[in-house]
Amino acid sequence: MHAKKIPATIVTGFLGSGKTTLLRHILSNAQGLRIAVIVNEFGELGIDGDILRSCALECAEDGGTEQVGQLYELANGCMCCTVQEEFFPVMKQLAERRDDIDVLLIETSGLALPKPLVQAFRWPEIANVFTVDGVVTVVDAPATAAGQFAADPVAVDAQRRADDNLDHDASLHELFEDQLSAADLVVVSKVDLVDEAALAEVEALVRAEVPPEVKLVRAERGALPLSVVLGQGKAAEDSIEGRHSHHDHDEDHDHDDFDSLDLDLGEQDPQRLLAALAEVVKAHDVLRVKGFVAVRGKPMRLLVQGVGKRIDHYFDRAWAKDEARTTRLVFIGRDLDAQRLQHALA
Ligand SMILES: Nc1nc2c(ncn2[C@@H]2O[C@H](COP(=O)(O)OP(=O)(O)OP(=O)(O)O)[C@@H](O)[C@H]2O)c(=O)[nH]1
Repeated sequence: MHAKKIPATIVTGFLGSGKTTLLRHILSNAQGLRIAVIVNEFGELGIDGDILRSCALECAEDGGTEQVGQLYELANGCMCCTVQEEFFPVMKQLAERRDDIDVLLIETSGLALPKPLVQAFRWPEIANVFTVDGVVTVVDAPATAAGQFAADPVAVDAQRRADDNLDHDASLHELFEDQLSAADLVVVSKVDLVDEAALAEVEALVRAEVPPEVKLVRAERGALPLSVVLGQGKAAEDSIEGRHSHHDHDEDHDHDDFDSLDLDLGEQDPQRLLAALAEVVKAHDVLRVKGFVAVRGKPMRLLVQGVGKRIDHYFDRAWAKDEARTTRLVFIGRDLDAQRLQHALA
């Protein structure tokens, strides 16, 4: 007989807002908790899974978790639309391993609506084993301050819009509202990239979307105490129904506006590739780019992370012996033309 249900924390938030970074922080500070992880990506390449797996290997040695065997990736789609086909079978597998799991962490894709996922926890097979401890919504402070999710684009400061080369439309605003409508905790991320005035503006925007009992916390690189993120004890599946959401009457969540493109670019000169990428994200409606670069003559692989116009890169680890040394990048955006992108980066 199992007395206690396993608490599940659902981490949601727009593309590139900092969900994986938050998960990494939790896994690195797991204090012996056995954490199972489900990651879902809109794109075809399982990059987050790879990052978290590397993290788990590093972390296991110094107080982190050893959940390498308990990482489930649902790539190529959006979990909220494939609850039955994708999410449910994984949950059944996890239920069978319930004695090995203390906590379940779920990272949704950046385009997901969290509500259908929370509702799935009412299905008896899941409800017997798991409960939703809380929904954590990560809000990208610089993108929000720059007006990416503004209801009224005209109201967004014109200079900021030009600086950030941001796109504004109703669908991004709706997604922002929907992801916040499910929140039990809001993490305002990347606070190192904005000043206090912008941060206060972002918090006011968030406050307008969430009830007063929902806590807002600020984070840099996901560095939050475990006790803030986990153990909320909300049983969120019981309360989600009453919450306002734009999709309440329209659970058909349409991703047709967004494309995901996976490019294989062989070995690369990193300076040239990064320069070309900077041009590409300016000239195309790219919301997110990420992937690994095989640098000619280097044993380490270069990790590239782009959010809007901002592109970060660093060497994360050596290529493994059995890995194909090639550059693979996934682009998420709108009206993406594979040929044009490939040509621009060739
Ligand atoms: N400067 C700064 N960068 C951050 C912070 N948090 C995350 N980032 C960077 O933002 C980029 C996106 O972060 P991720 O954690 O991968 O975002 P995500 O929400 O998991 O992205 P998707 O899964 O693609 O939706 C990465 O380059 C991170 O290193 C932060 O607090 N400060």
